[in-house]
Amino acid sequence: MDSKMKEKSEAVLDMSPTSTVGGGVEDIYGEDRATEDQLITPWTFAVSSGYNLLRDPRYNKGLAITENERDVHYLRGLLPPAVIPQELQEKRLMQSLRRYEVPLNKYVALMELEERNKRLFYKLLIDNVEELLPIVYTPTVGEACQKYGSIFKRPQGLYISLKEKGRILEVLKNWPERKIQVIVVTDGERILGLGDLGCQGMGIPVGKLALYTALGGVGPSACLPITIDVGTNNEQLLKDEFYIGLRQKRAIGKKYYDFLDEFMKAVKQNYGEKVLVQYEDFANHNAFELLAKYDTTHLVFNDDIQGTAAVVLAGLVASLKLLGGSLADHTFLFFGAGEAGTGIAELIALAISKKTNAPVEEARKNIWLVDSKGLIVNAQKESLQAHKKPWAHEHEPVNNLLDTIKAIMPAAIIGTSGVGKTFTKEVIEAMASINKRPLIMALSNPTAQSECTAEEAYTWSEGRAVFASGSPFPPVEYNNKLHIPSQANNCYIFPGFGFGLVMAGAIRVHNDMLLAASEALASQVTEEHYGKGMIYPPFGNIRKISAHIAANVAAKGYELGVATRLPQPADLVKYAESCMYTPNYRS
Ligand SMILES: NC(=O)C1=CN([C@@H]2O[C@H](COP(=O)(O)OP(=O)(O)OC[C@H]3O[C@@H](n4cnc5c(N)ncnc54)[C@H](OP(=O)(O)O)[C@@H]3O)[C@@H](O)[C@H]2O)C=CC1
Ligand SMILES: CC(=O)C(=O)O
Ligand SMILES: [Mg+2]
Repeated sequence: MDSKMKEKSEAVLDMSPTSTVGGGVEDIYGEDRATEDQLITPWTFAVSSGYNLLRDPRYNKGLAITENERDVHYLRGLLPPAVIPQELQEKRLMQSLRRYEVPLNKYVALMELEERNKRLFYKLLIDNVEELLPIVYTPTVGEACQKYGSIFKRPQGLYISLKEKGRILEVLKNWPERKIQVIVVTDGERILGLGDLGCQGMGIPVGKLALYTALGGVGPSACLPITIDVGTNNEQLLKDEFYIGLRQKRAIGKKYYDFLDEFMKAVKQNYGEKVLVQYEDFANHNAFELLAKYDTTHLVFNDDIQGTAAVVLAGLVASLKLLGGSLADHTFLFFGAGEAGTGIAELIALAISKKTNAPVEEARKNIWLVDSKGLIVNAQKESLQAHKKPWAHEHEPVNNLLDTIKAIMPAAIIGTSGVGKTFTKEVIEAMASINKRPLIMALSNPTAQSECTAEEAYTWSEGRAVFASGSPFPPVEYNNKLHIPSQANNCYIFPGFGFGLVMAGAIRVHNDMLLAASEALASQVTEEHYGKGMIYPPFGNIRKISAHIAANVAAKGYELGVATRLPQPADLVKYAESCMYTPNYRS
């Protein structure tokens, strides 16, 4: 790294605004009110040493602590005499993880490691991403959320419940890290396809932020997982004596929005204009409204609507190599018209419109959506939720998927319903009878919610399907050919996307940045991948992929004038790589 690059990289690593005497942040852009009436944080920092150092996951290195460090940090006798390097610690831990047969036990072991030794946790995750992603993320994280109350010994992340109404800023100040760059927040109402898990949804922000660090390179101390607890409508949880959240029905309407407003204001006040707030797994009756309400005043991103859109668009563009034609030549059918379905549909229409210069309304005409009542058509328009209205096309009502496929003749079916096993044998056979290479995307998570399995898609289409799913499936051998399913999951996008925003000091998210991220991802699929039927690159290269995504997003931010970190680095990919967090031990 040349000295200029190093200088910039160090600047980025210290990206957040400086603290003021009152504990707030400097008002760099003249927009926040951070310096007014700040409370003084009620804790102080102490330098860890001795016994306490071994119990501080940020500094603990276990037996990798060197002889000299044992002397200077008063650790003699507190560790067995052997000194072993991080690589050997990693080998030993991977061996012991592999001995667990139940994925949830692996999850618990990994989370315990994260609480013990953060650097080692991230080293394991980065070096073994394909093996460990299904543990810290979908599908296992879904089960972890369902059992959250009973598996956790120490709370992770920040819980902000209605009990703290009027005091959210104070609660934010209790978090031990000041320089926060990315917040992932949920209210737990739509956790994967598992529904309302209330306060136990915390597993999702924790998991997503672990990926921000491992896949995207944002430092762990700059990440803040938050669960907003406004109650739950999950009767089972309300009756469960071990439930960890507020035991009341969800707040709705003004009470809900006032609370969320207090949260959004407190975040900006405490962390400034450039902290990214990623909304995750909110129910759609709030998700669209929150995004629309705050996207002009805050740096906000809804992963389920926008991240999913960018990742699926990338897969569709890549799949054209196998299907032939352009996006505008094909008809797409969505099974599920919520956040993911309409979010993806809108970005496809935008991409087609930009490519063909046709109005976006025109581009929408080849995109059809099905909801729980059947195909969305013009006759229902008045009664539809706002996010569905643009997709009400002229057609007679059709109330089952098979008949819809026969009527619409799509090139691709994209499952975003949260309902498993809905792409039946008849559905896949119908797709295979219409298309030489039917594109089947079963995006619902976790695995039990997947609209079909990889094996079903390949077998029922006689090996012709191009298949991708939200949760991972193993390769399938059919007719002596090995088919490698792709994983179409927003985790390809959000870590690099968020890192690009942070790197450029962006203050707003723009749709063109989503298109830029999507293009960067699609460009990473090679002929070798296509040869195996893949439409996404393997996760093994995810840090390189994230650097490209971050660079494209940052470049778009500079072009749009929403990037504040000046001057713009000459080589954004190299710059991104140079800024990424690495988990190797430090002295
Ligand atoms: N792979 C990935 O990266 C991602 C995957 N997902 C997954 O997608 C799924 C949906 O998420 P999201 O869009 O946020 O959820 P939403 O609740 O916003 O949307 C679900 C949609 O599915 C429809 N639906 C429900 N049941 C049926 C049915 N039996 N037949 C047809 N349609 C049905 C609903 O209809 P109605 O509107 O009538 O209620 C609604 O339109 C989840 O499982 C989630 O895990 C989400 C984000 C990213
Ligand atoms: C992947 C994801 O964000 C979801 O299933 O909600
Ligand atoms: Mg989600």
